[in-house]
Formats: sequence, C-alpha cells, structure tokens
Amino acid sequence: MIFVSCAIIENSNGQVLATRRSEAMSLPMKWEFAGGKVEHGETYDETILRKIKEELGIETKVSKQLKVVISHYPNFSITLIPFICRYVNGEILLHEHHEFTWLTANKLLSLDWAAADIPVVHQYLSSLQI
Ligand SMILES: Nc1nc2c([nH]c(=O)n2[C@H]2C[C@H](O)[C@@H](COP(=O)(O)OP(=O)(O)OP(=O)(O)O)O2)c(=O)[nH]1
Repeated sequence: MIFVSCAIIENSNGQVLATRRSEAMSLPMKWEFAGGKVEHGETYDETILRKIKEELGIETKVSKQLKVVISHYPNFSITLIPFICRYVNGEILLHEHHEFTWLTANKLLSLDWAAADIPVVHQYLSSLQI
C-alpha cells in the first residue's frame, strides 16, 4: 500500500488544476491531481505543500481535507489523501508532468483520470453541492 497526498487546487476564476502524467511515469498519460508519496515523518499536508512546490513551483494553501480513498491497481494499492487547496501565487513550471489544464468543475469528468482519482473527483463535486 502506498500513501499519496494529492491536491485539488482551485484558482480565483472558479477553476481546478489537473495535471497529466508523462509517458515515462507509471500510469502514463493519465490525468491526476498534483501530489506524491508521503515520506516518513511527514504529515499529509506537509507532503502536499512539498510536492506542489517540487512539481509545479507554485505556492498554495490547504483549505480542506477530503476523505481518504483506497483503490487497487493491478500491481499496487493506494491510499489517496485529497486536499482542496487555494492557489496563492507563482507561475506553473512543470518539472515532471506532460501538461496541465485549469478547468471548471463541471468539465472534470471529461478527462481520462488515473482510476484512483475518479472517486476523488466525485467526492469533490458532491462537496460543491452542499
Ligand atoms: N501524485 C498523484 N499520484 C497519483 C494520483 N492518483 C494515483 O493513482 N496516483 C498514483 C500514481 C503513482 O503510482 C503514485 C504516486 O507516485 P509518484 O511517483 O507520483 O509520487 P512521488 O513523486 O512522491 O514518487 P517518487 O517519484 O519520489 O518515487 O500514485 C494523484 O492524483 N496524484
């Protein structure tokens, strides 16, 4: 089981950031939320802020943690810890990903997500309707 923190980053235009894994990564070309594996001695939100800086070079603030989602891929299982984050500043410079896009919540389900992210997207969409 791997533990992965991921960030649903919202901007002030009501859009959400999705990043696409590169061909060289596992789950190639799948869309995901930026983030990565939790390291020893790190809290989940420390992981997310560290990974966003590393992968995108931007500054964000955590607004809310969503429920963890456990999923099983053919070769490994994953506990995904999703956070809703607010974009603060900086220009996105991709260090690992193939591409990124900002899109409105109603378009999120049109992307080809890593399977573990689909329940996260649904949870996020339900949280918006409350
Ligand atoms: N970052 C991230 N990874 C995800 C998501 N959904 C999902 O299934 N994954 C999977 C893809 C990878 O197999 C794993 C995360 O590993 P990673 O390689 O991106 O993380 P990392 O940068 O910390 O790892 P490493 O290269 O340092 O070993 O979780 C998601 O929304 N965000």
